Amino acid sequence: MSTTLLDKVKTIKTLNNIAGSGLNVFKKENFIIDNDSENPDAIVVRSYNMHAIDFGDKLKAIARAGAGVNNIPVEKCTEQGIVVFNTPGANANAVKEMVLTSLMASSRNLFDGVAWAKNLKDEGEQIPKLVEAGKKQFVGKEIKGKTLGVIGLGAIGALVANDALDLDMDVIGFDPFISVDTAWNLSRNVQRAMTLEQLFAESDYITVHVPLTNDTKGMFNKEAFSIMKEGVQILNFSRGELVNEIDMAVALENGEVGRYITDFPNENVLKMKNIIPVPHLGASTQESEENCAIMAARQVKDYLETGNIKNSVNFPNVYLPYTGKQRVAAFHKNVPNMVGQITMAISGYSLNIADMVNRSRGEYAYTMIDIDNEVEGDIIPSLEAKIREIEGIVTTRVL
Ligand SMILES: NC(=O)c1ccc[n+]([C@@H]2O[C@H](COP(=O)([O-])OP(=O)(O)OC[C@H]3O[C@@H](n4cnc5c(N)ncnc54)[C@H](O)[C@@H]3O)[C@@H](O)[C@H]2O)c1
Ligand SMILES: O=C(O)[C@H](O)COP(=O)(O)O
Repeated sequence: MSTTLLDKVKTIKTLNNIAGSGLNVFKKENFIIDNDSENPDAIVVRSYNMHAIDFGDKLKAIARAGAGVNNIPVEKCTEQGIVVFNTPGANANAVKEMVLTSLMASSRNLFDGVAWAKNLKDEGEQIPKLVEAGKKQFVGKEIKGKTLGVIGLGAIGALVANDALDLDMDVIGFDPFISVDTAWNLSRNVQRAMTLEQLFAESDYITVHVPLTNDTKGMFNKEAFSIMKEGVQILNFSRGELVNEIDMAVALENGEVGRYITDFPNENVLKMKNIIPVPHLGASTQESEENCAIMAARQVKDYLETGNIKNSVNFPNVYLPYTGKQRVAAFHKNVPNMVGQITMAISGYSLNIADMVNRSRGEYAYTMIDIDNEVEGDIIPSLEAKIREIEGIVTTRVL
């Protein structure tokens, strides 16, 4: 077998604490984990903010061990031919459990009550009496029969909606882009809100499970609060920037919003009244961290070794069974005759094509071509260079 990129050891860098079971996916003979590397082949990351960092020229993939990719400059990655992966659903159960825990604990004033009880520690024998006298300040509300509005019915939102029904809540959901898979898994007892305004107006509790995008940024603002029921409780385990902080502070102050439970505390949030700040714990369970790390690592390993792409947020998902023969993988502009030009370059080396796949996503496309005959090692750099000369090619590899 000729010398190929497969023979070269790939460097993986992690930018957050990634579960060991995930890193074990990278077998020692083919990969090294080097967190000091300035030029890794791939990066595995959680919430680390990557917007300001420089990428080395070898970087081929970034895997977000988790859902939200707003910490990654996805557009820049696409322009540079770097695949960005995430791990859909891998931490959804952890977040669902945290949302329902917080919903019930908040509704029963549990956080305040527990903090108050802890403060009685120096009161000696008086404690039981003080407890009985003081408990009236923490009288809560049961969630049974109340309406929960769920915005975003993806991996997390659908789980929350279904389980809230089992807790005897009425559930109303809003998601104009709901996937077919999620729709199949969603209980038919979840009512469909036709507009966001309808959900705002009908809910006693609102939980949001959408990605942070230009469209969703600031969706909780003074117009939204003015439609909601007085004293509504809002849970935000998605991203802090979905909420306009100035408007939220006012709404909490004047009682329009009764409580704001958020996984994203910051300086402004912590100064607000009736706030329940959670230190970004939504996905922080051993199970979820392992699920995410293993899924992220497998996707990166598969891409580096075979060119196949699963769960990318910027490249098309592409699969061609890997036979171990030489494979050309090219990421290019989605314009006419790219495949024709790539195959022409390959045939210029008297190589025969065995199989191929081409998938597009918006302005870009990804092509993989398997070659029937063995390619001499010294031809590979020249073939890669020839393909790179084609106008519209962003990156190419011969695997
Ligand atoms: N707190 C945490 O630790 C934690 C953990 C995981 C995810 N998250 C956050 O939660 C978000 C959702 O995660 P997920 O795994 O459910 O993602 P997902 O992609 O499975 O679901 C997101 C859903 O939002 C819907 N959506 C998009 N824009 C919308 C809009 N404008 N209005 C209504 N619905 C809209 C989509 O159609 C999709 O169904 C992530 O993007 C991330 O920001 C936080
Ligand atoms: O988007 C996500 O998956 C969550 O916000 C989890 O973030 P974490 O991996 O930093 O806990």
